[in-house]
Formats: sequence, structure tokens, C-alpha cells
Amino acid sequence: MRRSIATVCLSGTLDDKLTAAAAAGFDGIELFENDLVVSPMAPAEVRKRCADLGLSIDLYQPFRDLDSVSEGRFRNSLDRAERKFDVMAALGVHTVLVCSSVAPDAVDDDDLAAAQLTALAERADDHGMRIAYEALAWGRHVSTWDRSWRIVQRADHPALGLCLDSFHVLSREVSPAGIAGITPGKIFFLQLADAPHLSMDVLQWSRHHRLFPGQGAFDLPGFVRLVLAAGYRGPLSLEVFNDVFRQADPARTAIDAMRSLIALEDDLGIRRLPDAPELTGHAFTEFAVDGNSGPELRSALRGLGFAHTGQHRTKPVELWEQGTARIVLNSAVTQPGPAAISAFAVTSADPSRSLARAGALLAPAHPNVREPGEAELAAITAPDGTSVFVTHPGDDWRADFLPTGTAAGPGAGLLAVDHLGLAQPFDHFDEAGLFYHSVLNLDHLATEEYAAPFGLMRSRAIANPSRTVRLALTVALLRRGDWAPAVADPQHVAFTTTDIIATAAALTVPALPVPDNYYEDLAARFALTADFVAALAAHGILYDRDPSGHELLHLYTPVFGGRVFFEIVERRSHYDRFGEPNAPVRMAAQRHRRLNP
Ligand SMILES: O=C(O)c1ccc(O)c(O)c1
Ligand SMILES: [Mg+2]
Repeated sequence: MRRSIATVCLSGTLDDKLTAAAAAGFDGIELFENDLVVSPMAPAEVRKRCADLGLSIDLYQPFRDLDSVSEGRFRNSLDRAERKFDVMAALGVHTVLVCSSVAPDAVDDDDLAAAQLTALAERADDHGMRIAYEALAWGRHVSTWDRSWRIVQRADHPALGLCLDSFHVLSREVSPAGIAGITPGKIFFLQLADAPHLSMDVLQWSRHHRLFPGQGAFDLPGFVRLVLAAGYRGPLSLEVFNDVFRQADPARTAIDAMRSLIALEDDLGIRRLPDAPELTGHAFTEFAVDGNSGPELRSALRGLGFAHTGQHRTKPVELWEQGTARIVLNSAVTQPGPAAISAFAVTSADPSRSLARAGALLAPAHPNVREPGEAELAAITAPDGTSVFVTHPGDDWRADFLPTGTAAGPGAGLLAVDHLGLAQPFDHFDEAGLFYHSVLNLDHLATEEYAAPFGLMRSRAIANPSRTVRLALTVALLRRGDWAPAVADPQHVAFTTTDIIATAAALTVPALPVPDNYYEDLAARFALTADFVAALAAHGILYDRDPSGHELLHLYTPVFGGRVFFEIVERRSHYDRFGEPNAPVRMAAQRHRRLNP
């Protein structure tokens, strides 16, 4: 199907938006009136510019407060419409959007709405144009798709049909199921937007929080299936009002947008991508280190029971191991700022298929600088700039490392990587969720928000079905002023153990001190025995329990090298989260530690 994007989704001038949409591979646009009004290009020039870029103009929008109004106002609107039909002719666009009236004095009368829309449709028809009528979720009287459809049926004019917008349909309680029964040919246009579930005024929800399909909580595939069942074959067109996207680089937003449509078409079976092979685990995690952070991280790893087992043949890169957990310290990558996770590697049942899928989903390929004879490791670049390597479990990338002679011993009983905590840049949080889900098939387990010392944080748990690859994506909900540290939340690697008390006793790196107040509260919240709480407190171990009674025991280290810390977790039975309620305790303790080293 053709893919379109509304100009309102993208930042910049009309020219910026058209360039970005074309570069991302869109076939067409919905042209917002405001974008035309502020453009120095005459309508005919816009038409030519679009044609040169390979873009069609699929919809002109919108007309507001046109239906269900007094006779006098309606006359004025018809005059205005005539002028707009001339503009549309010059633009070469044939469909115009009419949103249901929001005027406080709009009349609650389907017959009046149908009569006025018919009068407009007749005028449109004279110009070879069509009217797509859309029920805004906050329309004064017409606010649901079924009512807009009743009015269109009543009007019964060939130049009048529906515009269905997934946001307006799915934000309301009226079931969308009946959409499949709409007369074929009567859905003139389809607008797609996702959104998170929010309890708020629907207009504010729509104007500020829409997301691209797959980034929110709506069932977009289910919705589009209903529209296709009604015979719709027009463009899949994104119409996303979002405060972040309005400010972000349009070239990048357009790619994110296109990725959402490709993934949606894959879900719908309209287009088949190479399917996502099962990921099987974390292979290694790489930190970029410098002269200051390198020594700090080395001593932290040693204190956690890791051994420096390998030295890269050609690069200043060290391999540290314990159990199947592998950390790579790379002094060759230059990364602005202090040490951070510069790359991570996951194992895949079929890396080349994983990478083919990533390419089909417009994931940027990471330029791999490889010396002759070195293992071939392919990577993609995640939205936050982290390189994500995808390797086969049997791949011997470790052959690139010469043994140091030190073998990995039992250490402190750390067995594997449990998860990576990746603090995300504010502008790319939603993009990252869609990226990891569509490209690597990591499911969205939950999103939580909590108040932390430096502001509200949002944390999204994602994982593969077998839970051998887990990521915690975090973001500060707002970035204002310069009081909060530049690194609001450091990145971290969490390791598993089956006996955290024994592991804690074996560590020679100090666990982050946890205040007594925390344990006092913990005992009260979970009705824990004094002995158990004392055992936790003795080692700085935090605790969480989910509603089914599954437990997490975990401890943190202080921050090393400015923006990295480690975590040790013991999951008891099927605890599936990250102990998010304890994150503010950890952040306060890390701050305390930084000020009182
Ligand atoms: O928020 C609005 O005004 C608005 C305008 C046009 C649309 O198609 C829409 O879904 C919302
Ligand atoms: Mg709309």
C-alpha cells in the first residue's frame, strides 16, 4: 500500500518536511493548511516540488466547524470552500478533510449535518474533488466514527466519504468492530496514530501525545484489518501530533515514522520482512574507557570477581569474564564524556537474518572496522548511538583476543548478564522502544514512572520471549535547568547470581550503602521477618515482590568513571521486572556517595 505522512508530524518549514518525507521513502503527504500558508512557495510550486521528490499530495486539511452550523455561517464556509478548491486544484490534490464541528453553538442534528455536507460535496464534485468527513474525538456532537458514518450514509453523495483516524476511533469507548461493515469505497482516507493510555482530556491527549504505530498502546494492526476488510485501498497515512517530534530533526523523525509503517505492514502480512530470529542471550557488553575511567572500571570488575582473560590482538581492548558474563573495555573508541556502554552484543539463532530484518526496518548499519583475520561481527546502531552486535552463539569472536593466562574462576558467583540498563536521550525514547521491538523482537513488558531525586523518571522493561535478553530503557520525563546532574541516570550492567547473600559476601567492591529508613519501610510494606531484613541490610541488598509473590533481591555498586554502575540480581521464581520501586533509593544513595566519597 502507499505510505503517506502528514506534514504536521515533522518539524521545520514545508520544504524541510517534504525533503525529509521523500528521503525516508514516503509516497505521499497530507498537506496541512498552516504549512502552506507559511510557505513562500505558490501552490503550483508546491505541486512541482512534491512531484520532483516523488511525493503525491493525498489530502489537504482541514476544514473546521463546517457542518452543523447556522445557515449564515454555512454560507460563509461554502464561499471559503470555493477558494480552497482552487488552491487544491493548483496543488493537484483531490481530497479535503472536513473535521466534525467543535463550535460551542454547533447544532445536534444529523439531518442538518448531512444536508450541509451534501451541499459541500456537490460543490466539491463540480471541481472534481471529494470530501472526507472525520469525527474528532472531541467533536461537539459528532465525536465517534459510527455517528460520522450514519451522517455520511444519510447524505448519500458520491463525493462524500469518511476519513477514519485511528486515534479518534481508539481513544473512545465505541467499538471499532463495525468498521469492517462500512460500504466499500466509502472510506476515503485512513489516518494512523498510536498513543499511550493516558487518563486526560482527549484533545490534549491527541495534540501532544500521539505516537507512531507500535510506539503506544493502541491495537493498530487490529484497527487496520477492519479498515481493509471494508475494502479500503488508499494510503496508510500517519498523522501524529507530538511535542517531541515537532522539535526533532525531521529527517530522523521521518525514518522513525517509516519504520513504524514497515513494521505495521509486516504485522498485517501485507509485506513480509525476514522474521526476527530468536535471540538467545547477551554475548558481551563493551564500555568505552579513557585514562581515568579505565582504571576505575578495572578495579570494579576485579572486585566483582571478574578476571581479565583476554587482550585484543590489534587494539587496546580487554576482555573480562565471569561465568558467561563478558565485559569488554575498549580504550580505542572515542566517545564524548565519561565511560559508558558503547556497544553490546546479543546472540541470535540466525544473525544474518537478524541483520537483514534490521536493514529492512531502516536500522543504520554500524561501520565495522575490522583488521584482516579478525572475526566478522556485524552491528547496527541503536537510536541512542549504541552499537548493537548480533552474533551466532558459536561465533568465536573471542579468537580475536589473546589469552592473558588468567582464567575466569568462580569469582563471586556471577553467572550471566541479567539485563542492561540503558538511559535514553529524552528525544529518542519512543523511537528506541519501536526500534528494539520491531528490529530485535524485544517485547514491551511494562512502563513505569517514579519520582527520583532529580525528577520524574520513566522506565520501560523490554525482553525477548525466553528472557535471555533484557533491557531496561530509562529516561528523565523532563529536562529543565542545570541543577540536575547532566547524567541523570547512569548506564549499568546487571549480573545474575543464584545466591546473592553468598555473592555479596565474596565481593571486594563495596555495595552501595542503603539507608536504614529503607529497611524500616521494607519490613512494613512486605511484612518481612526481622532476620530476613537484617540479612538484606547487612549487605546493602534491596528487595521487591510482585503481586504473584515472585521476588527480586538485588544490590548496586556506586557509580564508576562518571556514568556506569553494576547491579547483582537474584530472581526468585518468575520475578519479571527490574525492581523499579528501588531505583530512587539507588539514585539517592549514588548521589550521597558522590558527595561523600
Ligand atoms: O487536532 C486537530 O485539530 C485535528 C485536525 C485534523 C485531524 O485529522 C485530526 O485528527 C485532528
Ligand atoms: Mg485526523
